[in-house]
Amino acid sequence: MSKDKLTIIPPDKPLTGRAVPPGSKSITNRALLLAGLAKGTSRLTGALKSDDTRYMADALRAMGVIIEEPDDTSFVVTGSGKLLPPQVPLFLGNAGTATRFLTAAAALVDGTVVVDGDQHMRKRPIGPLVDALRSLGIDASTETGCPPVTVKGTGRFEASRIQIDGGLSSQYVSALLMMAAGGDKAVTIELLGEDIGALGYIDLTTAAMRAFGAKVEKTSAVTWRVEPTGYTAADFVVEPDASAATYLWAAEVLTSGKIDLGVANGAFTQPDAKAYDLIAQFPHLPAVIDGSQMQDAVPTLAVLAAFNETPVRFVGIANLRVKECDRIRAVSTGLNNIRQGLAAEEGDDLVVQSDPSLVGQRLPANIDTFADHRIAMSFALAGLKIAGITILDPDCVGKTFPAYWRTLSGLGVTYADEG
Ligand SMILES: O=C(O)C1=C[C@@H](OP(=O)(O)O)[C@@H](O)[C@H](O)C1
Ligand SMILES: C=C(OP(=O)(O)O)C(=O)O
Repeated sequence: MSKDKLTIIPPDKPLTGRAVPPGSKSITNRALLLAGLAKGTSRLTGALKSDDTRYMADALRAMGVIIEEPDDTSFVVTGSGKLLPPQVPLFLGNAGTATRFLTAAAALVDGTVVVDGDQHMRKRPIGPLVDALRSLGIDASTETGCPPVTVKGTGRFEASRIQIDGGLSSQYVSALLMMAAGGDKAVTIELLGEDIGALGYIDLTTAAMRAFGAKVEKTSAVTWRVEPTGYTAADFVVEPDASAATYLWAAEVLTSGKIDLGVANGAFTQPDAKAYDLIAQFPHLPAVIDGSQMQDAVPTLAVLAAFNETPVRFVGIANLRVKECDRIRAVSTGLNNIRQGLAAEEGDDLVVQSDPSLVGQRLPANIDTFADHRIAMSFALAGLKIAGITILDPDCVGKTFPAYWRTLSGLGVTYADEG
């Protein structure tokens, strides 16, 4: 689309039609890595093609994996069973999954791997994961606690227990689990510290590992045991992205429309699918929503909450501050930009003051997306009901949902000021 900004014209009728979300980012990036670690050819279908998955695929290519893309939703991945040291640093943009997963996988490479990202990624913490690698005797370092990370591996590691604090990101745990199957002996991975948010992402990881031949078992509430099986090439179907689905579910309830996502809400295995039951309660959302198990859906729910009949407090969302941007700050800034007093940060809680009378008003506001796809996509929802909502840097949706604006137009949304 390549526009600086996009103003949404509120549709004068309910949004209707078919809009299938793209493949899951989380599952695509797990499957790409596991296929890349396997020996042989794997076929991934229903996959996401977006910035985040392109970074992962290109990084694997730089480490000797052959990846073909026969169509818009498939990857054919041929691995040798070993990742090779890349000639240059791996640049992973702001893709948290690619960055964290490849940092751990780099420990299986015989040679040096530098994992780097853009200016946003360089502010996202990775220290606990680097410390966990170091505790295994792997030469891993970061100067700032954030990327770039340098890993000088020997191609193998021997450990029977890895401890990791997943408080800041569950991706550290997923990264170590996926790496662990490439070790020399069975490994137990143990969670330290407070409960991690979105445990459902760990289930996605272990499911993907099993699909590629790994033997992994949850042995207690905080431990997993991974056998040293390595991975086997597989044909793998990626399910649609549940976080992407939240925008469509919210657009449906906000406009009293009927959107066919082509997938039943109960069919998703991703954590954000839990948001469906909340969205379905609109305009009677609960007074308190614990976002810890559906973190990426929080911006969607928060913008929806602005049109709810009663205020909503979001709790359990502290680590939204270390996502693509500080999402607690970005959402409250955007809502207050639409109408002062619409949102407040209370510690790490976000309180949204509902105001159903916003519907039908003209309240011109430039929404700063902070280069964060979820801020762009969730504030587009406000533009369905309020005239004058302009999304800055709308192309940032390319991180996970490049067809987002086209998908909304297919449902009847139009835009102005596409300058
Ligand atoms: O494992 C994953 O695929 C993800 C885990 C979550 O991140 P954190 O574990 O960093 O909270 C989520 O926000 C992210 O979009 C995807
Ligand atoms: C937090 C997100 O992404 P990641 O951590 O994978 O960059 C997201 O997609 O909302």
